[in-house]
Amino acid sequence: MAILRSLRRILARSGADGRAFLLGVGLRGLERVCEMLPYLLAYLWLASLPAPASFPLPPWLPLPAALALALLGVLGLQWALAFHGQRLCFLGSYRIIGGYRERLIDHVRGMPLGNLQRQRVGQLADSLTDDVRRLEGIFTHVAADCVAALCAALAALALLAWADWRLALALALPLPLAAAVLQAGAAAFERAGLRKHGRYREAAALLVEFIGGLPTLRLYDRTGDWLRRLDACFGELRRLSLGIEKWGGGPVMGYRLLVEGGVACLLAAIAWLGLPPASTLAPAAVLLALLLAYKVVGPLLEVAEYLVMLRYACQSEIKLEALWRVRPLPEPWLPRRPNGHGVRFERVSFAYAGERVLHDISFTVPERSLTAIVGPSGSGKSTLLHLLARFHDPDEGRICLGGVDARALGSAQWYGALSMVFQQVQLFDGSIEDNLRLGRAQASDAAVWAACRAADCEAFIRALPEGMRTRVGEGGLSLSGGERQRLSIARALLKDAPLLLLDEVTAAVDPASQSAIQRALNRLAAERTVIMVAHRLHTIRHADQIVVLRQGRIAETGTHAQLLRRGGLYAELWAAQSGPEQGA
Ligand SMILES: Nc1ncnc2c1ncn2[C@@H]1O[C@H](COP(=O)(O)OP(=O)(O)OP(=O)(O)O)[C@@H](O)[C@H]1O
Repeated sequence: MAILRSLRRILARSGADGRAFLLGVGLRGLERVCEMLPYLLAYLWLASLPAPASFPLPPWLPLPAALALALLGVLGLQWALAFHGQRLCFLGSYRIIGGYRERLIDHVRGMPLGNLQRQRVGQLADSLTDDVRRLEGIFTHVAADCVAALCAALAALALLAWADWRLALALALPLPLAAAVLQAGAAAFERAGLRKHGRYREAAALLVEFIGGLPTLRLYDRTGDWLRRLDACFGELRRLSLGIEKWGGGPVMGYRLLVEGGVACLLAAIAWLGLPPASTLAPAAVLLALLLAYKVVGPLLEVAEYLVMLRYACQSEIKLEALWRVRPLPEPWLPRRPNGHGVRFERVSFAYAGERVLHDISFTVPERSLTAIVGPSGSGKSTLLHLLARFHDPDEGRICLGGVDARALGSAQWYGALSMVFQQVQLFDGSIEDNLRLGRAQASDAAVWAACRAADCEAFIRALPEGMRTRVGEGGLSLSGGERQRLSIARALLKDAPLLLLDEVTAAVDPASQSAIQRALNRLAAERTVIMVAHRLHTIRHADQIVVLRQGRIAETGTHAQLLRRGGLYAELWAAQSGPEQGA
């Protein structure tokens, strides 16, 4: 059954010991079973009244005071079981969900960065918060309540069967059909629920993008279009929600009617078996049956409600399971050490979802040299850089640092050797200093300022009212594009890694910032192995090597002068950028 499968997976993923939780569930079940004890006592007492000799009652039971005491004892026992059961369920479930959440975040941390990039931030945040919270609900309440309710119903039925099996049979007659009806809607409910969740996540992500992009949308007067998109998305969500109610609510209604139909069967059986003159029913059994009918039907109706809740929660589990199934980057048992910091691509091929975008790429970047990757739009430049940053691993071939395959170095060593400055600068909502120290937390203040000077950002930081302590705002939004970019260069300088990846870092800033950034980059590039993607070819004229890509393949390699002499794709791109009069 899907629910049990989900529960088992959560337990296994959490790595926690589920025994406390299971014991808690057991105690909660016992507590509900104890609800039947007063009925048992009352039945024994009532049954003993007309013919005491025919019933082997304990001598103390007919005494009303002893009976009251026994009832008090039952209440006390119930209270103790409920208290400890609930406590263990809470403790156990927080352990399980705590472990699950911790491991999931760890897993997401180890996921290939390319996968993380593909997930919309809103969707991922929704999974890590709302979906996990729904799982928490299963363990803290729903699962234990569901099992306890089932125990209560079964105990009541067993007690009735002990008093008169024919009446128990009558009450239970429609139950198999009721269970089948409930189960029948489950698969359709699951499918409709997954569709709804998918749409919900899209709507959430769309909303996050809408809010984030509001300034641009307003500027271009496109908010109306987006509102219509959002409207359509939420309209679809409403439609799917109604579908869920149909698949969730319809079978549950049928189940309720059938379970309650058991009472009608019971009354019919009492009427039939109790017909004079050959009545075979004991009055105490009839009374017990009438009292217990509610104790069977009530909890079984509760069970249906809990099952619906469990199914909703399990859909969250299924979504999270998809996240779990993303394979993390493989880590070597014993990481090898690189022999220098030269880089080599050896017959590297890569595909996005089966669509190959890089074919058989091989080239060498000697240590402390600058290699530029150029080519027309869509030729695979960023993908190549992303493979270097291990956003993904190549499908074929290998990328080596200092003669060692990236996979054999392990991600800690690989990222330790790497600094990246991308066009999209990522700053966090902390102070400027916090953001710089991401590069090297232990750096001295003098080293931080030296990095800022080298990255041409000392002046603007000193001019800020709170200097280094100034908060940059979410995503660094309180700074200009050029300032953000220079901060990211200072961060890379502070890290002082031997291999540097640059992706079009001057593309999005004004000419004054461009020359400041270029100066900072030149300082950063000295003494390092640098691989950079460039659109504007005049920024890479002095590169030691230029690799030209066309449709995911290397079209040509060489220096600026060699490539111009060859008159191939690079010469065409250069001519297009320089204008006909400067082409050669
Ligand atoms: N995450 C992705 N999923 C699927 N396809 C992708 C993804 N990223 C890039 N592509 C495709 O891979 C090909 C190479 O893209 P890439 O961004 O590497 O080229 P590029 O040379 O950097 O382009 P540009 O100069 O326009 O930035 C393109 O066809 C692109 O559509």
